[in-house]
Amino acid sequence: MAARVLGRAGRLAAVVRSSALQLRLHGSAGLRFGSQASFFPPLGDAMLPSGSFNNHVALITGGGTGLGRAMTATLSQLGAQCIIASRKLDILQRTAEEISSQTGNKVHAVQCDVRDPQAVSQCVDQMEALTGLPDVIINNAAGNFVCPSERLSPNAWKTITDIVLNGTAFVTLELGKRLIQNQKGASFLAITTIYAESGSGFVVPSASAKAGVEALYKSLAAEWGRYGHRFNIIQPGPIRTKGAFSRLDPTGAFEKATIDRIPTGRLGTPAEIANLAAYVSSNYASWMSGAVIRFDGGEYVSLAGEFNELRSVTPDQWKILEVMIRNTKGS
Ligand SMILES: CCCCC/C=C\C=C\C(=O)SCCNC(=O)CCNC(=O)[C@H](O)C(C)(C)COP(=O)(O)OP(=O)(O)OC[C@H]1O[C@@H](n2cnc3c(N)ncnc32)[C@H](O)[C@@H]1OP(=O)(O)O
Ligand SMILES: NC(=O)C1=CN([C@@H]2O[C@H](COP(=O)(O)OP(=O)(O)OC[C@H]3O[C@@H](n4cnc5c(N)ncnc54)[C@H](OP(=O)(O)O)[C@@H]3O)[C@@H](O)[C@H]2O)C=CC1
Repeated sequence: MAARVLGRAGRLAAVVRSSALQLRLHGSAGLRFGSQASFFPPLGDAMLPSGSFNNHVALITGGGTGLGRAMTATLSQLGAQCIIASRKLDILQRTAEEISSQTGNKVHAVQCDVRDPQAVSQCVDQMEALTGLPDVIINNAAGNFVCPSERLSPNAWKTITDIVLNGTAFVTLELGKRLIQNQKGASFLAITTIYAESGSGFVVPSASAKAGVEALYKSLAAEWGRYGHRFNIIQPGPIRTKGAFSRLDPTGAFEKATIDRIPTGRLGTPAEIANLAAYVSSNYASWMSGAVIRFDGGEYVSLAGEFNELRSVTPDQWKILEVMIRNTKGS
């Protein structure tokens, strides 16, 4: 009994410790917990041995904010020289300075709209001049908003699919070609979503484009292994970021319902996905290619199972149900 109480206190202390660490390095917003969350405390410190990315160069698109920022912080902490690229140079520069001053490793900010293949090519030119070609590429940039499909204009459709599918393809093809020419292998990682697999109403351009990204990465995993390239995919479940939640849960109503259906009782944290992305991009995962990793606290299976709502049936109600079912014997 005493051991159980001490175990629980230890887990809670770990939650508090790791939340404090995340606030320092990743600046994540306050976490909300459901009743089950104490079983699944998020850890905030880097999982891989220090120096795992020494002499590695990593490009992270959308690395100035949210999950991309967290991935950059972790890779930089582990020794990588990082390049972060997106449209807003001021935000990129601020993030680069903050992370670099904490880790002591250089983070470069490069402006790039991934929808424009010429801008992508110039970004890679800039990168080659700054650091040489990368060892790690994380295609994380995205655009999204909830909207009934009948309200979508052609340009709304084009905007999301251009950022997500074409942007990922332009970055991947530009770097892939140059790496092949230079006979240098690399790890490519794409960040998609759990609904890339199931589809989802109200985010149809995003669902379609993310499914396309998954097809692109699985295809290239098969085709470009011979050039030393690995291609993997992480499908995150909900992780609070300003970019995602302001566009997908503008009133905040969605969050509680989401937490209630996640078996681990909480949202994910940026530091957790950063650890997974670092592992997948590292040499520890050199045998991993073509993998699709769902990272969602169990939300996908919770949404999928026809009878999962029976979680709300009480033990007393089960006694009654069992009698009713047993009474069917012989009928
Ligand atoms: C809460 C649960 C969380 C679970 C999360 C699961 C998955 C998450 C996936 C994600 O991808 S989250 C990442 C979200 N982050 C971002 O979206 C950041 C970047 N986003 C943006 O910059 C903008 O939101 C935008 C619209 C994607 C692109 O900006 P910009 O290029 O400036 O486009 P415009 O503002 O010019 O708009 C283009 C086009 O789209 C129409 N439009 C814009 N917003 C809406 C809306 N809310 N509803 C309907 N239509 C919209 C806009 O009117 C333009 O079309 P026109 O025909 O009028 O030209
Ligand atoms: N947070 C979550 O719950 C989930 C997130 N995801 C995925 O995780 C990734 C990160 O999302 P998150 O951190 O939450 O959201 P953010 O909005 O913080 O990140 C999106 C990033 O994409 C960049 N971006 C957008 N458009 C372009 C463009 N045209 N060219 C270059 N960069 C662009 C933005 O920078 P800028 O504005 O400077 O261009 C921004 O840094 C995305 O792929 C998203 O789909 C998936 C499932 C769940």
